[in-house]
Amino acid sequence: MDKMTIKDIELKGKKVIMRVDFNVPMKDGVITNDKRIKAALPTIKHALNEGAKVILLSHLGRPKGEPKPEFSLKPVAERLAELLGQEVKFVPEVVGDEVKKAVDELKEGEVLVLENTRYMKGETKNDPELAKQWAELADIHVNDAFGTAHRAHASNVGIAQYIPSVAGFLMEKEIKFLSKATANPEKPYVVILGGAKVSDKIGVITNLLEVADKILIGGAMMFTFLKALGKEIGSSKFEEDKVDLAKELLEKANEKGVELVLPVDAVIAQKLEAGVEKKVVKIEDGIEDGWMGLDIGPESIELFKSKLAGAKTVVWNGPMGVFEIDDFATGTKEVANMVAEITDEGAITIIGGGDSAAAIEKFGLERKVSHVSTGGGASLEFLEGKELPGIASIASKKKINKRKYILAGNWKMNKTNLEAAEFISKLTAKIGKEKKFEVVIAPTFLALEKAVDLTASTNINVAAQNMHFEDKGAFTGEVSADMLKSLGVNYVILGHSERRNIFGETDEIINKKIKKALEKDLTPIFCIGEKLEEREKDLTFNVIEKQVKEGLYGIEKEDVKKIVIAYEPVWAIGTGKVATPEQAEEVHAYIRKLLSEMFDEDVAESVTILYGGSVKPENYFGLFTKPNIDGGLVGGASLKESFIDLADIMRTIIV
Ligand SMILES: Nc1ncnc2c1ncn2[C@@H]1O[C@H](COP(=O)(O)OP(=O)(O)O)[C@@H](O)[C@H]1O
Ligand SMILES: O=C(OP(=O)(O)O)[C@H](O)COP(=O)(O)O
Repeated sequence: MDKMTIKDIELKGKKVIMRVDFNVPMKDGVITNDKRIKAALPTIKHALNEGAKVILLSHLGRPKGEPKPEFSLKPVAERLAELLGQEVKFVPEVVGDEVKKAVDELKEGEVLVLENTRYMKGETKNDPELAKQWAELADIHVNDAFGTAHRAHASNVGIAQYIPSVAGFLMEKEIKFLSKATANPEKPYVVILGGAKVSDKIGVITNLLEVADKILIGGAMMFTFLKALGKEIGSSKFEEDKVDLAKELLEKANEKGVELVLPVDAVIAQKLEAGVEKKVVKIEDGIEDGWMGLDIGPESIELFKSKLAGAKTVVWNGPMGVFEIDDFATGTKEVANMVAEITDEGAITIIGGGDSAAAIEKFGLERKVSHVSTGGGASLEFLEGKELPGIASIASKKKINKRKYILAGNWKMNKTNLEAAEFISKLTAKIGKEKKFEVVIAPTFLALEKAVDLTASTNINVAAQNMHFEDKGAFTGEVSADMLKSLGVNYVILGHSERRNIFGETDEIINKKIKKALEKDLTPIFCIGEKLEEREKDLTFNVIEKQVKEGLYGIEKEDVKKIVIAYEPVWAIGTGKVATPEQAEEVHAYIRKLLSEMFDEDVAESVTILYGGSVKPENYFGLFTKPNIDGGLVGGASLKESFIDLADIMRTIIV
């Protein structure tokens, strides 16, 4: 899995806000099935054992943005305490002072449940203000709410704008198993669909026709298809407005060579009740009026079993009949047994959907299938091939790709030579052997020679903070590319906002410097970024476009690939204000798009783009996990031990 998980992060003493899906069925204030609470236990226990302070967020039902006692999470918190065997604190508030106080009082290894997130209107609207209030309670967000992953809400998605979000174990497991059915499933791949909600599931069929070898259809769903084939279905449940679609799907399956298998007989009755008269009829003989199909018949069971034999991947969503009534449960039970049998033979079998999970549980087969998903809607949307917002918002790991990842420290006018030497010794000891990314330090001109010397047998590179574009001559106070090169320096920072704004460097000057650096085989770290007033006037992209176009004017494609770009919003430099990961990613993606338009896709993909501006260990995780952010150009935090912490963060993120 390319997502960061709770295993990748240090939890000791950290405040962890964890989104779980405790949306459990309740009757008269009593939980009727605690499967979802149990499913979240491994993640909660892990965080507690590691010494985290755990704050749990969940919704329950649909209270529509206001407190309603029947949707309180209090009974859930009590059940959780029983299951964990430890005290679980509960605050009957979702945000606010009482919540803050409870969080402040929380000790390592303690757990606190907040009230139903859907008591707040902003939750389902993914309100950034609400997300921020939750984010401010914690250091890290753990998303273990797979059942909610198809919703873009404040507590699972919005919050990831402010603090890093990583997957919990349940989320990881769900993604792992469901991916087996979507990305290169082992064949033969058989899908079993049933249940009542044709309209909810029809999207999956369209998508599954692309990957599955066989689709077996039972449950009430079969009657919409049988109707489409012109069969007499009596009073069986079907969806009139989906008959045409069913016809289309039958044709499509035919074209694609996918076997769409329908039952050949059914168990019928006149009433949906236990103990009523029932009989088995062949589908080809039709079902008479007044009778309805409530289960698949014995021949269909055999047919389905034969189709399942030898399957390597099976996805099942929706029972074969009204399994809640024993008279009509045989089809579901027999198919469930067969699924268990082929699991034993090595097939990957995945059950999704609330009722299907309940059926599997009723027959005691939960542990005999590979995976019973905790998500109904979420697992279906996943199988449809959609990107779920609650998964997209979890930080991704980074793979080594064609561009370099870089951690660069711009020391500016700081550190005497002695201080520089001392600090470099620390750096070489701690991060001198870095392989996954490049480390670059940019001391003052005076310390360059020493820095090159001290880093000689390490993987740390040395950069100058500036240079002139001429080779030599009457340029008082300047240094040339050749001078830097002769010291063994191999990077040079050009066009930093302080040079642009304090020393009046123009795009034209910077362009000349970049060209000179390239000519002399020095890697330019080309800085760009908008000022606050430009951002406020919505001119960010215009400013960036001008800086990139003028800075790279007249440079050949192959040379552009060697340049490192650093996006440093001027309003975030030295101000303590940092762009949110989303703001930074948006600009980085824009720069890459610009490069592909100016040059080509290969150039866009090859150029390393760093983010700079109040980068610190606290905010770096969120920034560096963004796909277009290839590292940092760090100011203040590069002068201290925090630079080593930044390297540690990069090491955990790059796989
Ligand atoms: N032939 C049928 N006629 C009416 N209802 C059916 C029939 N077969 C199955 N059902 C009902 O379908 C319901 C489950 O449907 P659905 O919600 O689509 O499944 P899931 O929750 O697994 O996604 C069950 O309550 C079951 O009783
Ligand atoms: O129970 C859930 O969905 P599911 O019944 O489709 O698995 C989730 O908790 C999401 O709840 P929602 O459908 O009210 O957004």
